[in-house]
Formats: sequence, C-alpha cells, structure tokens
Amino acid sequence: MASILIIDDDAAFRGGLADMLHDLNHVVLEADSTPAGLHLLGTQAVDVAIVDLRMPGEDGLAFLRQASTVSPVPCIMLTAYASGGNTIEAMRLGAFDHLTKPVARATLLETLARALQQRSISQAEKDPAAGHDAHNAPADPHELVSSSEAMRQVFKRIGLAAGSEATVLVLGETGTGKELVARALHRNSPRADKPFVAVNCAAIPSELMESELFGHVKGAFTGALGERIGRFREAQGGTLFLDEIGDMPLPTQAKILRVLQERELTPVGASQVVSVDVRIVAATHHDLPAAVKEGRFREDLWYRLQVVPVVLPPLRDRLGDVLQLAEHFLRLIGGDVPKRLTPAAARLLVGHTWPGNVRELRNAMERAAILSQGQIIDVENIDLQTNAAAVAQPDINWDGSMAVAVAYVEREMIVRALASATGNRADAARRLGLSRQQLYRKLAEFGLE
Ligand SMILES: Nc1ncnc2c1ncn2[C@@H]1O[C@H](COP(=O)(O)OP(=O)(O)OP(=O)(O)O)[C@@H](O)[C@H]1O
Repeated sequence: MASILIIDDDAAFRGGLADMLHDLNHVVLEADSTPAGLHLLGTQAVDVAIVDLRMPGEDGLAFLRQASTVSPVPCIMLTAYASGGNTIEAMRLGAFDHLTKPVARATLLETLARALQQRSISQAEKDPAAGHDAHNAPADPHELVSSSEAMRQVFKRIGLAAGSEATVLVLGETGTGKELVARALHRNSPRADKPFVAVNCAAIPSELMESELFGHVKGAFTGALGERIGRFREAQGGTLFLDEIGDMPLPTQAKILRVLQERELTPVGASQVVSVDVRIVAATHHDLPAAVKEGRFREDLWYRLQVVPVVLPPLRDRLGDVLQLAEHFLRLIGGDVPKRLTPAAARLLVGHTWPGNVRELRNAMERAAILSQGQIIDVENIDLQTNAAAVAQPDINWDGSMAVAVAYVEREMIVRALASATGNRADAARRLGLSRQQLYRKLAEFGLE
C-alpha cells in the first residue's frame, strides 16, 4: 500500500483515477492545483505524485520545479496531448515518467510500480537500516569486499600473515582477487609505505624474464643500451607480487629460488651480487602440485613459496557476496550517486555461475552502468556472457513433473529471447510468438520482471 498524490484540475479524471488506485489498496490524496498539491506534499506522507501538466495558473512543470525542495518524490506527468518539448522539459526537471491521456490502466499501473520501486530504492539510500546498505565513504578500488564465511577465513589468514616476512602463495581461479589479496598483505604489513610491485610472469617472454626481474647492466646483451634495475630492486624494502608464477620458465625458477634463499641476485651481465630486501607474494591459477609431478615446476620452489598458502574460493561458491560486490563496483563507477539494481536484476546476478569470477561481475556492472539510462539497472541492461545457461533455476526445482519441466523450458526460452532482443520486450514477445501481455505475465510468473 502506498500513498499517491493526484494533482489535476479535471475533477472527473481525478476521481476516476482515485477510484482505480483505491481499488488497488493505495491511499489517495487529491489536489486541484499546483499550490494545493505542494501543500499536501509538504504536510502528508506521499510516495508518488501523478501530476497533470496543463493546469490553469501554475502548471505541472511549476509543481516539478518546486516539489524537489518540498519533498522529493517520483512524479509521473500526465497530459491530454504530448509534445516533444514538454516531455523533454518534464524529464529535464526530474519527472519520473510522462504519460499521455487517456492513460491505459495497464500502462499506468506498470509506471506506478516502477515509480514505487524507485521510491523504495531511494528511501533505502537515505536510511541504510531500511534496506540496501548505503555507503557514504567513497569506494576504494583496492578494498577486498566480502561477507562470506569462506572469505572471512581468507581475511583472517591475511591478517595473521601480513605482519610476518613469510612468503605467501595465493591460489585461486582467474579473477578471484589474487592480486587484491597480495595488495592487502602489503598494505597491512610494516612495508606498507614502501613499493608494491606486481609482475605478470605469463605476460613476459621467457628470454626477457631475467632482465625484467633482476635487471641488467649496460651492454649485457644486444639492445641493452643502458642499465636497468629490474622489478626486484624496484620493490626494495616493499613487496614483489609474482602473478602467474606457474608460467615461469624452469631456468628462471632456479634463480628465483636462489633469491629467496640467499636474499641476493645477480643482474644480467653483472659480476657482482646485489642484496635485496623484498617480501614475495606469488599467485597462480594452475594446479602447482600437478605441474611439479609433470616436471614443469620445481618442487623445492613450490615448498619455498607456499610457506603460507591462501586459497581463494570461486565466486560461485560464495554467491552471497555477489550483490555486495555488484554494489561496490557500481559505487566505484558512479561515485556519490551510484546506480541501483532492481530486485529482478539482483536475482539474475545471484542466479549466474560466474565462470570469470569477480572480474566477470565487475565487467558486467561496468557494461550495465553504460547501457542503462537513469539511475536504475534492470534485467535488460545486464548482459551476461553465458546468459541463458547461467540463469540457473533459482525459482524452479524439478520434482519430476511435466508442468515444472515445461516451466523450466519456458523460462529458459524467455531469457534467451530477451538476450537476443537486447532486452526489448516487444521484440522478445514477437520472437516467442507471444503477445506482450502474455510475455509480461510470464515474466512476473518466473520472477524475471
Ligand atoms: N573481494 C573483492 N572485492 C572487490 N573487488 C574484487 C574482489 N575480488 C576481485 N576483485 C576485483 O576483480 C578484478 C579481478 O581481481 P584480481 O585481478 O585480483 O584477480 P586475480 O585472481 O589476480 O585474476 P588473474 O588470475 O586473472 O590474475 C579486479 O578488478 C579486482 O579489483
């Protein structure tokens, strides 16, 4: 039940609309002019205003201009005839939507439902205890976000290991946050004010690996026109993150082992050793014990690295983190006014299996923020790479019956049609051979609206 303010000088139209809204159990407030409407807005609880654009004296645009200073609520504008100009002006002034009279009951109800949804989202922003959490502090791109039990164990381990000099090996599928863990170890260590240097071992050609890591002297090889200090010495006093260490060539592995043991290295072409004071954090998505068995990774280095192993669970094993992460990324993108997910969009995200883990979620949120207009991200703005397969059946548990199997297939077909129609419901309905009304009913039935 919501409180809806109707402002229209046409008493008959107002009365008809009020009856319809009463039937739907809403509380209705009526005003015949902008000043009367502003008075009600300032003195009564109002969730949505439905405002006629053309009224004698101060019109609906005047109401819009003043309403935000009295009490900001979503305003649906009504006119007997629409022109591009007044639509643009109304939208520019912050109208929620713009409808033409006579308004079809279904269209009005659908718009009202969206407006009420926006209302509840912005209420939750104002009052974190009321719903979604709202963070006023700016989002930190290096923050590890999670509230799952599996990640709590990871945080504990980071906390315990950060203060020590122990070498840490971070294991996990691609995109699970291994680099963020390495940064967290550094940021919480006594080395925090010294450099953090990240090297992606898989991205460096093997013939350049030694010079990249250990540096070289001038003239060490053709093309070595000057001296280079290399990544180890760049990280002096701080932390060196060796990402994708499983892809490191065997000869370099032997040299890394020596640095770990002796704490000194020899730059390429140099005759003198140089001491280094660097804490090593390494990471890989490979199965290192298997690589050891196959002779692709040195066993002694494996033992040296995994003094403290940290295993990151894939996102599909901590789906409880998905919405928190999604909102975190929307805050990173949107700053003070991040876009919000509708409940249906949130359900879609939680139903996905995230083969690309947190990185895939971050990319999906970046795309959705671009593809959505306004402040709301809905299902049609979310383009998941493996959309149809990934919308796991959160609402359908097959009990062996034909009816449930059919429902499952229908849902799958609808998701696919919406994906191919890039979210356009009329187009999706055509592809499915359904009327729009039938599609809307199905969307509601399957919780996809
Ligand atoms: N728990 C988390 N909280 C916030 N952001 C995260 C989290 N986990 C990962 N990310 C973000 O997801 C993206 C991928 O994370 P990261 O690069 O650390 O993964 P990775 O495991 O090192 O990937 P790869 O194996 O491909 O190198 C980054 O943008 C990172 O900021």
